[in-house]
Amino acid sequence: MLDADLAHERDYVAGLYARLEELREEKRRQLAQVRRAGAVGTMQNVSERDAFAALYEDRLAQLDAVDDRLVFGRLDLDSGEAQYIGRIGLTTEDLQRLMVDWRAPEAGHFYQATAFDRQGVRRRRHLILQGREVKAIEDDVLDAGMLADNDSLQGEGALLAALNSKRTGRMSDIVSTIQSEQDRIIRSSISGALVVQGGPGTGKTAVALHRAAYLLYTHRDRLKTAGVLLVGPSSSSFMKYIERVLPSLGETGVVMASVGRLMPGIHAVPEPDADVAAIKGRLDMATVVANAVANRQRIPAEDRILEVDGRRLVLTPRQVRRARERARSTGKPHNEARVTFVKILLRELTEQMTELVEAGNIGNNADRSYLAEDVRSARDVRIALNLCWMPMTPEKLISELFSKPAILEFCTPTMSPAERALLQRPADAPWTESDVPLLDEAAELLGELDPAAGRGLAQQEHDRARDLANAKQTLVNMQAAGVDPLMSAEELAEQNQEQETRQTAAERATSDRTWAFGHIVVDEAQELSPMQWRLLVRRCPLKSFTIVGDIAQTSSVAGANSWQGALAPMFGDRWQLEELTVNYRTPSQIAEAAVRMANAAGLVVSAPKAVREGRWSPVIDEVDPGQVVSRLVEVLPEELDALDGGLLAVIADGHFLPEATAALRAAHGRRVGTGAGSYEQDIVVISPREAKGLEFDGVVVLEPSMMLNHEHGKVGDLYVAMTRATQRLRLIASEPVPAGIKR
Ligand SMILES: Nc1ncnc2c1ncn2[C@@H]1O[C@H](COP(=O)(O)OP(=O)(O)OP(=O)(O)O)[C@@H](O)[C@H]1O
Repeated sequence: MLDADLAHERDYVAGLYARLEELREEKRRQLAQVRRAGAVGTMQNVSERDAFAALYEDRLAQLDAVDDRLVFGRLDLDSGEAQYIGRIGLTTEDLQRLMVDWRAPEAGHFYQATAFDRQGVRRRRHLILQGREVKAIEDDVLDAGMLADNDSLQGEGALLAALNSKRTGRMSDIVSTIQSEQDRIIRSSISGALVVQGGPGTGKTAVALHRAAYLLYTHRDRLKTAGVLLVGPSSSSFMKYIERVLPSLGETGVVMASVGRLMPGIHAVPEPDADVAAIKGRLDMATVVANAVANRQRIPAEDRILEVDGRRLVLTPRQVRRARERARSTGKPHNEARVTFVKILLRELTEQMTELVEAGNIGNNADRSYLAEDVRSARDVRIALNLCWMPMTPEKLISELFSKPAILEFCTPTMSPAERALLQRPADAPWTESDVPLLDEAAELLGELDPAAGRGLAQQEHDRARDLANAKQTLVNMQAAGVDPLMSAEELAEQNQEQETRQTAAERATSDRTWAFGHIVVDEAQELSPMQWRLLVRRCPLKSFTIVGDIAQTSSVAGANSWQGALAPMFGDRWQLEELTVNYRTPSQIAEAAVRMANAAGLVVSAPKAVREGRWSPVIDEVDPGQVVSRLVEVLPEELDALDGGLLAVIADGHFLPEATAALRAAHGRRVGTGAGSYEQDIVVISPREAKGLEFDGVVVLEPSMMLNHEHGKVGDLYVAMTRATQRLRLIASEPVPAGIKR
């Protein structure tokens, strides 16, 4: 590397930061100006000021988020042009391009060009920055004849440096070292369902997050109004682990939710019983919920006498049956069809009432319209109609389904008594993750409790038009107040709408069950049950999905054994499979031991090629029964030493978690955390289930055979635990070490 080249790049990069600083300054100035101007004036002025302030604050936050390693690449093209690639696009004030956004089509060459397919690129240069400073540059010369072998791994030095760096407990972006097989997936078409299968550490999560950012950039028009939903596994550790990646790519508009949070207002806990989860995840639960709804549309066994103002009306089973048929034929959900049901019967009862009144007052033609109100408000009538067609909330329907044995039996004619016994529970039991799709199914079949409360499309359109008009008026007002907003009326209207929609997408994801997202990214998708898939497809009727996962890592009993099996009910054969084949996380010695173990236990795994060899082979401690935790405490200093400040996870079955946590806390105090821990904690004690998707510099697995035992988990649990390590793996066993781990 030439010093002159490095000096040149440092100069250029300093220029990029100077421009970033200028843009920030501009936003700060606009923000200050808006705040000053808004201090006086009407209520409307004040809320306009707030809208502007929020807009500028948001932009400022975006510019701040891309500060670290703003630029990472340069392409020298056949045309002689040098193109810098970074987290966002930057131009000079007079619109000369300084840096291309990594998601722009022309930046694709940075990730895809090879010596065999140069795509007009003569040289690809990686700029390795620490903070704002260029520490090194690394070149791939792609000119024919200058590079003999096919560099399927690009920027190897930069990649290895990234892979060997210490873990922080939070995932970071891979934007500077995306590999070509990953890039192809990130940039593939938005339409349809794309399944990304890959073994542990192949970058599935990383690819899913970068794809969300790419789609938002490329299809901003479509996605800014509809939004993108990112669904992750239930553990909060995982969401915490990935939460910084998208902001560092300049995206704040993605709604992130775990599967337990997909029903507004419900904060579900994990399902404690795997057998219950398996039943509730089955597709036939949709019929069970439909039966529960139908069960609320009842026909009385015999005539009912209803007293209204001292007169006796008769409600017959035949009348109710006919009204029910007509209400059902509207095709509306239960609560909405109830309006038709009630209307028909009230009319018939009112006719009866009128006849009775008239029979007693022959020849008297007085106005009888008050009778309809008398019938409607009569206590007997209200009770009778409710008994026949009870208005329902999803919560009440599902809660009664599982807490009232008679209802459960009626709704589950094909289930065995043992299955029913598993489903039964008290009415006040907390909602679990496997209830969420059932509640959603119920909400779909029940509809709005108060049909008038639903905001129709027409109303939403009206609101949007009104907001646009307001945005224009805002600009006029700002100018009149002496503030120069530095943007045109059109831009402002557009920006305000964008701001509004972004918030709305996020807000509505938690408050409106019927919100239809433009795209859904699902991580750890192998864990989803058929009922959870059903819910997700309802959230994106266009079926535009990115689905990432590893079938071999399934630990939920309700989860999938094959992509075909999991997806066929919802997507038919309209999905496309891509595979990631290189393991970027786990050193080869550890990855190979994990694969040998899985194969010996009869688990078919996709065994990706490990990109690097580690310093250590797995260390195995065989101890006497009862000595597992004491050995852990004993060897921990050695592990911490080897990792030299890195992050260490102790992965153990639930049985060992409390004991291991207590023993480690006694020795290492507040350095010991549970779950994903916090930034100050470099030792975490965690179950294999929670560890899914996460990674650590070092991993100690306690009693591996226990994770193989089906009572405690599937083979996948031990496979997941062993493949979390980026540097070092140790296993402490008092029972026989599962076959395959030792060579
Ligand atoms: N192109 C890349 N450049 C740098 N690091 C990468 C690249 N691809 C993946 N990685 C790193 O490899 C590790 C594993 O990635 P990730 O967690 O996305 O894998 P995964 O396939 O989701 O794994 P698992 O299924 O085991 O949870 C992460 O630290 C990620 O940053």
